[in-house]
Amino acid sequence: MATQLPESFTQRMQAQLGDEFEAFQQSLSEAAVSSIRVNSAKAQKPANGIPVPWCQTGFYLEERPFYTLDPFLHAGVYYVQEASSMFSEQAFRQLPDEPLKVLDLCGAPGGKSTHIASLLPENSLLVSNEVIRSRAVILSENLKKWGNPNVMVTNNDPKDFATFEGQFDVLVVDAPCSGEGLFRRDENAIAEWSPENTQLCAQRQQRILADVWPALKPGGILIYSTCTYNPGENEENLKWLNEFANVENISLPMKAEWGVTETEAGGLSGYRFYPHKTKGEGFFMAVVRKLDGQTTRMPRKMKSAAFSPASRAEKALVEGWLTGDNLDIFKLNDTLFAFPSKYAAELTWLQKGLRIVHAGVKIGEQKKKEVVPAHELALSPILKRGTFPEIELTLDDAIKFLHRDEIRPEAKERGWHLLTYRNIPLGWAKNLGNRFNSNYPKEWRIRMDITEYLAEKLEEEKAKFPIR
Ligand SMILES: C[S@@+](CC[C@H](N)C(=O)[O-])C[C@H]1O[C@@H](n2cnc3c(N)ncnc32)[C@H](O)[C@@H]1O
Repeated sequence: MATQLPESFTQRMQAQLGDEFEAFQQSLSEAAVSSIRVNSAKAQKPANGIPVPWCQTGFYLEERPFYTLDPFLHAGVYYVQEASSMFSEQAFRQLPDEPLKVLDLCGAPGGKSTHIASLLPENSLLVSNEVIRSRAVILSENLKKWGNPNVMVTNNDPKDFATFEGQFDVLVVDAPCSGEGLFRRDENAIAEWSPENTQLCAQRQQRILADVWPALKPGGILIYSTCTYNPGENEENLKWLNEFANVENISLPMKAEWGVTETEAGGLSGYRFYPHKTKGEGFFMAVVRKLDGQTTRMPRKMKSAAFSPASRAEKALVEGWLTGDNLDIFKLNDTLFAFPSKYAAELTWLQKGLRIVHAGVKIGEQKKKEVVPAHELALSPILKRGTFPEIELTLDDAIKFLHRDEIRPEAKERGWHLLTYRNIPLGWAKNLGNRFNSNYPKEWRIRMDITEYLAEKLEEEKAKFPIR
């Protein structure tokens, strides 16, 4: 970090940290740590990763790989996530092992949501929301890559959830904040910082919490987090929450060697991550239980939804494509998608009040008597392997495919093939005999010029990929 820290930030941190300030300042001049979280439905641990102690699937990497050139990143095998923010796992580990309905309110780009999707007990539902439309699209892409069918992405303002009173067992608010914890990796965060802005952030966080609060069920859990050190956006907001609502503290088990700083405000515990004490960036988290409130009953009878259960004939078109119980097939226009049967009524209800970006896993698009398999099906563990012929690609061909260049792998059969790299699905291509047609989404393709990397240089990069 070369940029000068703002004077009033430095003064506040000196007052906040006392003797520790020098070590803190020193840590800001060190390089940020690289870390990933592995998708346990697709892979195990990385070759040289050092475990992140508070997250079973989190690993620090010794050097930062050229992620864009790693097919596994595009296949949702891992997510590049800052280590401190993986701490939300500790809150989920306190919850009973029973189905949960979770709302991740400030979801994009999807670090917490992909993590939650992996942590949820069976038969749970995750609604991942993002208010900014362009960011909701990125959130949806990352969750599609992660592959869980029990997830839906919405693009709504927090107050839009107030109608669904008492519907969620867990509410995650990873709030937009002044970003002081990002100063080490993002110089823009320093440029945009001002004391006035931290106050505006604190007010906005209170508004967000107040607007969405009715959606949390009495007895439900709020996980509140920011990536800032500023007490106004952290402990002061906990105090405000304690006055605004009837809540009870939930403290998390802690190990001294993690270096997490525990704080307290109005009887509520907070957990702070400072880079001079914990291996990661700045972060704050608190967990509380809501003690009272209302729950609206889901209407028994609802007018028909935009989607409908697939007919027997439509289901027959994708017979044998899916694995996993508890999923139903639905149809929206010409699209077939899989979604948990258990939450079909919720989906009908939620779509009446919310803008749904995607729900479940798209199976494919019906074209006359055929269904063209959807890209997200290739990336989801619900795809039954062996249904389609598979072609294992070399690293060069995998990268060309992800760049949407033409590839000509060997294939005996015509029709749709599942393309894999090291047995991990990357997408689909149709063998027409003299060429392959790819249906890799244009907007997801690798955009950089890859020519200089093909062959030798790519092999060199491969040595640094986290999962080999
Ligand atoms: C800290 S980021 C979330 C990061 C995300 N949870 C993750 O782990 O990848 C905060 C998000 O809140 C969104 N946001 C901004 N203003 C908001 C508002 N008024 N209400 C709700 N969300 C807002 C931002 O667009 C941003 O995506």
